[in-house]
Amino acid sequence: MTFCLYECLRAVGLQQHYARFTSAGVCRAAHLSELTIEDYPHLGICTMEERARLFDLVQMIKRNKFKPDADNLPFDHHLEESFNSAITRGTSMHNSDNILLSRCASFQNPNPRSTIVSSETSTNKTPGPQNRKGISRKQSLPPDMKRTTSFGCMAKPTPVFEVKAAANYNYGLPLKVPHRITVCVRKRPLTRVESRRKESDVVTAPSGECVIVHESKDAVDLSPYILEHRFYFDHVFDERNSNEDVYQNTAYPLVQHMLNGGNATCFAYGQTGAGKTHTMLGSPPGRPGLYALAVRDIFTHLSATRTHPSLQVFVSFFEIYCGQLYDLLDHRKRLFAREDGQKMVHISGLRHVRVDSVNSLLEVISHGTKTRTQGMSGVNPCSSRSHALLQIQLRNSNQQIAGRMWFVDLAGSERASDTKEPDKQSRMEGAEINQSLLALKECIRALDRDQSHTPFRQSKLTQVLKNAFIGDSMTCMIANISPGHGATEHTLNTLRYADRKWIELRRRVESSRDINSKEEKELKRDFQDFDGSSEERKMHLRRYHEALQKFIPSTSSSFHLETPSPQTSISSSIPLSFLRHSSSLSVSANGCSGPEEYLDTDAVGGEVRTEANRRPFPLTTGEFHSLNESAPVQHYNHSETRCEQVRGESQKKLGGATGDKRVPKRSAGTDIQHRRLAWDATQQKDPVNVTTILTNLKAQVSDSNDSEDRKALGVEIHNASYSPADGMCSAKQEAAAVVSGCGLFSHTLESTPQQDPAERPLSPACEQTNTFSTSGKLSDVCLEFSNAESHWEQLKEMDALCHKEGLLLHQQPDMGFGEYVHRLEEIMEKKAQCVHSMRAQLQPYLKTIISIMNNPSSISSR
Ligand SMILES: Nc1ncnc2c1ncn2[C@@H]1O[C@H](COP(=O)(O)OP(=O)(O)OP(=O)(O)O)[C@@H](O)[C@H]1O
Repeated sequence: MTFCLYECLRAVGLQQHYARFTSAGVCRAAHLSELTIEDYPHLGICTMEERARLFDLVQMIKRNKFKPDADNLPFDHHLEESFNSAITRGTSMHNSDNILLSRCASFQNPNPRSTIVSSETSTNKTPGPQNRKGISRKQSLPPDMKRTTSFGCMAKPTPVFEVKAAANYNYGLPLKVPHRITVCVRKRPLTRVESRRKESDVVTAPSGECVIVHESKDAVDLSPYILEHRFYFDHVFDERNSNEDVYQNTAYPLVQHMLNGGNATCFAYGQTGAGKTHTMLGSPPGRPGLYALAVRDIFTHLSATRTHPSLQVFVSFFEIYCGQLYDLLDHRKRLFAREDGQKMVHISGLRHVRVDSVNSLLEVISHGTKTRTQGMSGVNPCSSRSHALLQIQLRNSNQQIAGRMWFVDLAGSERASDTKEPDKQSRMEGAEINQSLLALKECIRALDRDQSHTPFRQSKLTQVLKNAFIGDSMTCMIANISPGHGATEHTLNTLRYADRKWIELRRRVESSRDINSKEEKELKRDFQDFDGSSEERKMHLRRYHEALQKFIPSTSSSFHLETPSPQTSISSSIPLSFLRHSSSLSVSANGCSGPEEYLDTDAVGGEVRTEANRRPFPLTTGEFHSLNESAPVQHYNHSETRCEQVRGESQKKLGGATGDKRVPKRSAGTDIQHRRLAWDATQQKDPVNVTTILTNLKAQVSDSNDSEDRKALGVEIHNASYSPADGMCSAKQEAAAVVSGCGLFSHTLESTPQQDPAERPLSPACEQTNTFSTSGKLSDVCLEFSNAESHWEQLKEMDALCHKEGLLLHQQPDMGFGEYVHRLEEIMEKKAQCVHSMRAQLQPYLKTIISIMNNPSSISSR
C-alpha cells in the first residue's frame, strides 16, 4: 500500500521526503488529497519547485476523487495506473513548474486548518518525551489526518515535539533595530551525494528569520518522534537564496561601514562541507562569492564618488593553520603577529597586493586559494583545514588606512569520530581548529560581559582579529548548515554556537542602551562582574557603600570601629552613619577574648555602650573597613573621644601603631569563616544578645521623634542582625518585626536555613523568592546588600566548579568539537543560570539605589 505513496512521490521527484510523509501520518497516496499548502513545510517541502510538484500531485489525486475514508485498495491500483502514465510523461510533469507555480500562488484555502495541535488535545501517547522539561508536543498534521491510522496501513503517526527555550535561554528574538553584530544562517541544498544516499532534508526555514531543525529521535520505548528545534536569527537563507542575496543582507552593510572609514569583519562558520567556502569564494562559473561582490561594490563606490579619488584598495590573504600564520600570496611564507605599544596587532611580513578591479582581486584570491591547506574531511573531499583571512584595506595617498574589512572563512568544525582516517596530523588539525573556535567563543563571551580582560591571546585567530573586535567595528557571522539528517547534530551545534554567542551579546548590548543613567550601568556591570578577586570584591563593595553614603543625610556621621582580636586578627567595622547630634548613639569596641571578637554593645540612655554588657555581636561586613577609610569621618561629642580611645586600645592589643586604621588584609574566605564563627557563636552561645541589642535599639527608635533617626536605626538593626553565612537570619526577622512597628519595613523577610555553601544547590538564587520591594527604603537596600554578599560566595564556588569541569574537558583531546562545545555549554549554562537569577534578584536593589541617587530627597520623604 505504502509502496504506492512512494511511487507517487517518486513520480514527481519527491521520494526523498517519503520518510517525512509517513512519519507525519501520510502513509498512503490517498492521504495526499488532504494536504494543504500549510502542511508542506512540515513535510519538508520547502523549495518552490518541490511545492509545485507536490501541489500538482495533490491536484491529480483530488481530480481522481479518491477519499481517504474509502477503501483504498482499488484507489492505489487506479492511482498507480495514473502515475504510470505520469511517469512516462516524466519530465513534462517536472517541466510544468511555471504553470504550477502560478497555481500554487493562486491556491487559497478558504478555511486554513491549524496544522499544530497542542499536546492536551492529543490522545496519542508517546511515553518519555512529553514529560521532558522544555519540550512541548505538537501535531504536525490536522486531526482528521490522524484518522489515517485507523486504516491499519501503518502504526500510529510519529508525534512531533517542539523544544521550548528555557527562561534564560531565549534563542534570541529577532531585533529590528540596526546593530553592530549581525547573525545569519545559511542552509545549503542537499548535495548530489546526499541525495544519492537518500538523506532527508531536516531543516526548514518558514520565515526569513526562523530556522527549524526537525531532529528524529527515539523515545525510551524506542517509538520514534520528531523534536523540533526553533532558532531565530537576523536572517535565515535557505537553498533558494543565492550568494548575491546573502551578500545584500550580510556583507553589504559592512562594506558601507568600511567605506565610511570603519572596521568590519564577516565570518563564515560551520561544519565541514556546510558551504562556507561556497559563500565566501563562490562557485564558478558565474556565482561570485562575498569576496568578489564586496570588491565590486567598493570599486563601484570609489569610481562613483569623487570625494576619495586617491583611495587605493589593497588585499592580503593568509591562513592560520595549526596555530601558525602563512602568507597565501607569498609562497606560504611564515608570518608573525605582534603587538605594538598601543596594543594593536600587526602581522609582520604580510604581503599586501594592490588591486584595481574585481578580476584582479579574483586572480589574487585564486592564486592564494591554490596554496591554502586542504584535506579530505569525512564530509568534504576538498575541505579547508585552515582559517583563511582575507583583508581588504582602503588606503589614502599617505598610505594610511581609511577603512578595513576582514573576511574570515573559518576551518570546518568536525568531530574526531567523523574523520575517516584519523592519523596524527588530522587529529592535530581537528584539535587546533576546535580550540581556536572555542577561543573565538570565549572572546565573544568576554566582550559580551564587558569584561575588562578579553582572552585574545588564547589562539592565533583571536589574537589576529583583536583589532577587528575592538573600537568602532561591525561584525557579521554567517553560520552555514547542512540540511541532511546525517548532519543534524552538527547543524544543532552550529546553530547553538552562533545563537548562544552572538544573539546573547547583542541582546545585552541593546539592553544596556536602555539604561539611561551612567551610574546604573556601572553598578549593573559591577554585579555582572562577580568573578573577581577578593580585592575586586572589596572595591565593588566600596562603591556600593559610597553610593549608599551619598543619600545619607549630610549631617550624619560615619565612622567605623575596629575590633582586632589577638587570636584571629579580625577587623570589623560598622558604618554608624546614623549618628546624629540630636540623638547621639556611640558605639565602641573592645578586643574580645576567644572567637567572640565582636563588638559588645548595649544602650544606656540613648547610647549603645559596650562596657556595661560584654556580649557578642555579629558585626556587619568586615569589608567595610576599607571603604570607610575613604569615607569622610566625623565624630561627635564624647563619641569621638571614646572611639579614638578604643581604637588606640585595639591597636595596642594588636601591637600596631596607635591611630593606624589599617588592618592586615585577609582573604575573603577567612572573613567568611570568621564571620560564620561569629554567627554561630551568636546563635549558639549567647542567643539572647541579639534580642537584647534589638530591644535597646527599639527603645531608641521609639524614643526618637525624628523620622530620619528612625530610618537610620532601622538600617543599623539590619546591619546588626546580619547573618554572615546566608545573609538572612532569624534575628533579621526579629529586627524587621521590631522596626516594622515603627513603619520602617514593609516587606516580608524570609529566613533561609543555615547551610554550608558547599552543600547548597548551585543556583539557589533561582529558588529564592525575592521579597524585596522597590520602595526605595534604605533598610531594604541594606538588606539586599547583605544578600548580594552571600550570593558572591556561591558564585565563586560555581566559578571554581565550572573551571574544574572545563579543565577536565580540555584534557580529552579526542573529543569532537561538537560534543566538546555542547558539554562546555552545559557547564556554562549552569553558571549563567546562577548569575542570571542573582542578577534578577539584585535588580530591584540597583533600581532602588539609582532612584534614591537620582532623588535623594525621596528617602526622607518616605
Ligand atoms: N548554497 C549552496 N548552493 C549550492 N551548492 C553549495 C552551496 N553551499 C555549498 N555547496 C556545495 O557544497 C560543497 C561543500 O561546500 P564548501 O566547500 O563551501 O564547504 P565548506 O564549509 O567550505 O567545507 P570545509 O570547511 O570542509 O572547507 C561544495 O561542493 C559546494 O559547491
